[in-house]
Amino acid sequence: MIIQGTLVSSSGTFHSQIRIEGNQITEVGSQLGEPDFTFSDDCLIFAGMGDIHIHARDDVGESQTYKEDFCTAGEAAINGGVVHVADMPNNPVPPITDESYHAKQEHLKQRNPPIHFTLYAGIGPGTSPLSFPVPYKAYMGPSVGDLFFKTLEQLDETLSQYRGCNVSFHCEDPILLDEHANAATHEERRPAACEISATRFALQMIEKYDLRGKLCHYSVREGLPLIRAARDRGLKVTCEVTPHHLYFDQSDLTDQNRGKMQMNPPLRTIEDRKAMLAALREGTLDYLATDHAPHTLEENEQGISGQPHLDTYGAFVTWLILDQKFTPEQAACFCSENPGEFVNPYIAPLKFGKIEPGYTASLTVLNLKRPVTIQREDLKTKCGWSPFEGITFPGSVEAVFVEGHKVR
Ligand SMILES: NC(=O)N[C@@H](CC(=O)O)C(=O)O
Repeated sequence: MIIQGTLVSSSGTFHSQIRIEGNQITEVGSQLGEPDFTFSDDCLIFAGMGDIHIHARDDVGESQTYKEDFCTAGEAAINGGVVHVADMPNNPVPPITDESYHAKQEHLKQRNPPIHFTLYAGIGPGTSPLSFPVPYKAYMGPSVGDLFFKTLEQLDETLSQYRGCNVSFHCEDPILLDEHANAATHEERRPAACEISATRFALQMIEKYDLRGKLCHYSVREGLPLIRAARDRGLKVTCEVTPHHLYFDQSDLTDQNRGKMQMNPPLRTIEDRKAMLAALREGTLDYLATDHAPHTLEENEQGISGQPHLDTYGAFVTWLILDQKFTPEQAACFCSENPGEFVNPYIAPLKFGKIEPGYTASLTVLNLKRPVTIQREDLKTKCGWSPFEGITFPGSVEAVFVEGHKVR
């Protein structure tokens, strides 16, 4: 198969052709032959985009599959131009041992979703590392599910077992969360101070145990200098940012939308939101990762936290490029290359992130001239709603190739 159009990588944008054989890219060049698919100058072809923070709600117990499952999450991902995802471990049956991780993996295989899922293993009080390499997730304090730490001392003690591992942190300090538990609003119950304190602690842990660290869904501006300073000291730490923390802030909250707009960490101030956009632009934040956290609308109204975001990933990226003036090259970095680099050590023979020979033939094609208004009936997520309903993004997903096949 030969695909022709405008290719984007972190180092530049150029008109070219891609040859695909089986599920691999085998050649990139200007005159490979008669193209099977040609994309106009309105479109940009990216290496398949990856969302490395999602909650597919599927495990061997299947007690939450009324919200989502591996297949519906995979369909929502394709709808949003996402070709691979990494799934979080806060399941009712959490993957925290070799056995429970293998069981979740086997369950995933049985489901046979339309894209690749990388599974995180959970770290909880007293757990120890699996006998094979996986990315880990540690919830510093309570969020959704039972996998979390009650004190930071307990986390420190547990992490001493995980020296050198790849650990992603949900940064909210459990003691400070406790202290604010009786405040009036969700934002006040989980203030910026919780995330800043947890950031300091996560960075200490990354240094102490020589971890490859990642800070999840980053949202507070005061934490950014801490992250930059840690990197300057040589710590291996990367950072995610979500669409909701880049697009919404506390000024968007109304009495009517509070349920839909509740997530952990919560929406912050407009200054925080602008600082996240700036930090993503300059590279302090490394991944656009959605924290796709589907619950039914009724559950959100009752006060559970989390928003669904997979269906709208690609359209949101066109907002960053056209409205917020990010360069396509920057988007290639935080949507394709960096997510690929994060999962590649665990997923051989697949290899995501670049349009180069030897990489998996998964591509995301965005049309920058065809706006889309997000409508409930176009969503594939099982929970059936989006915080972006009614919002028009300036571009949309034109086509998606997954492992050598055009799937959209
Ligand atoms: N972010 C959220 O608000 N919710 C997540 C849990 C989490 O990642 O904290 C969920 O699983 O629903």
